[in-house]
Amino acid sequence: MNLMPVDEALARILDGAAPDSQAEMLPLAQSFGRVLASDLKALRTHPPFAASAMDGYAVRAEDAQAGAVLKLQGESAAGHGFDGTLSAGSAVRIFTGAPVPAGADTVVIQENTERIDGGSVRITAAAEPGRHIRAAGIDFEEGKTGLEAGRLLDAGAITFTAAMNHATLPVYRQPRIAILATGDELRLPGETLGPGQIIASNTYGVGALARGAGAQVFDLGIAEDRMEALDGALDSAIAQRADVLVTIGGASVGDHDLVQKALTARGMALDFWKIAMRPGKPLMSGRLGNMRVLGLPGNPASSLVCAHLFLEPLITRLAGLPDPARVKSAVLGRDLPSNDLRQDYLRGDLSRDPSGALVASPMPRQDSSLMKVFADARCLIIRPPLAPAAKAGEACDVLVLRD
Ligand SMILES: Nc1nc2c(c(=O)[nH]1)N[C@H]1C(S)=C(S)[C@@H](COP(=O)(O)OP(=O)(O)OC[C@H]3O[C@@H](n4cnc5c(N)ncnc54)[C@H](O)[C@@H]3O)O[C@H]1N2
Ligand code: MOO
Repeated sequence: MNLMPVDEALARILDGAAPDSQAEMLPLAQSFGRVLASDLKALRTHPPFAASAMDGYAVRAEDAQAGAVLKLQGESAAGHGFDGTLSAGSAVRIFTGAPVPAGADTVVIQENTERIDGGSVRITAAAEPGRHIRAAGIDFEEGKTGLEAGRLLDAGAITFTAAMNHATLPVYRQPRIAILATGDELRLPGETLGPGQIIASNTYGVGALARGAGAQVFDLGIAEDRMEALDGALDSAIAQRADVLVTIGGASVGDHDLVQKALTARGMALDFWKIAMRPGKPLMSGRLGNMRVLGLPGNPASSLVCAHLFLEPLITRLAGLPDPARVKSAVLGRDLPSNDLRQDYLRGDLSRDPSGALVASPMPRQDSSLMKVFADARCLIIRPPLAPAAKAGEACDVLVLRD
């Protein structure tokens, strides 16, 4: 059978994926983790005045020679500037962030001064012009673009946005991801299990990954392996206006694997099904109206590997973020046999050798049902199709899960 290569499957899944052009306005305090939808111009200049960078004395540099005694003329504090003009032979007491008074062109830090009773100060070390003064506008200027569309609103960007005096800001709508677990054997965590039943664990990992990538997640619960149950769940996905419906399980060729059948009965245009990848062979992709559908295999490692490889980049694109560079170079910690036609993603441990190079050691057991192995893994070791046998120490590519 001719299976689709992983790269082609990814390109097809990402085809046309872009953020919704309709931005939403959000209060600044709620914007963390969101993505700016248009360029933001500064609504003010900062600093708005020449400001002192230190606590000390604002003086004229020509007066600030070591040993000079200057008369104290007043005080400039943050929020309460000195109104007058500094006179020759004088000093104004100044604090960090306060406006530098007119007439002053340098600040002597207080460690380089001695207070003299009667309202004077002695300079103990000379100060050159401009020292410890932040000129007006050195940070940013009113009317100039401060942040560009597509910027992730992290702590630095949010601080800057606030300083530019924006109380609300345009952000891209978060991608809406609906997750549906399928299978008669599945129960929710915390439930008492009957014979043959297991926990629907994959929803939680896939959901966490989707949230981490910037999505809003809707858990559609568990649908039994019946056409009516699956059909009802599709109604819920449509009602939630999901951008992407992620189904878990029922993707293979068994008699109870009905997900694709239920979707095509509702009009899904199948793009592809089955790829040259392990784990994750029965991955399915299609469109139901405007909704993208990503059918993940039920085995937990298959679900998670596919979510890392395909869902995460899809969400990143829909969220308006640049594609992350996720693959790193490492060396193998163990010998590996030659590979077959499927690109392999081996769960592996990560360490560093004495030279600091990353060492990726495949876990001894790679069955796609193993959740503890996945939780213990720190990376996925990528083995291209038909890779020849490899020795420990040879180079390999890894997708880092946790460092
Ligand atoms: N004759 C063939 N059989 C299988 C093939 C094949 O090519 N020919 N492919 C195998 C591969 S590879 C995979 S992967 C699985 C995928 O099967 P499904 O996507 O149909 O998944 P299920 O049969 O529904 O479940 C597989 C396994 O995973 C458990 N499961 C399902 N959903 C969840 C969930 N939400 N949380 C935790 N565990 C879940 C389920 O109980 C099964 O044990 O097919 C192979 N078979
Ligand atoms: O591809 Mo399956 O996902 O090998 O277990």
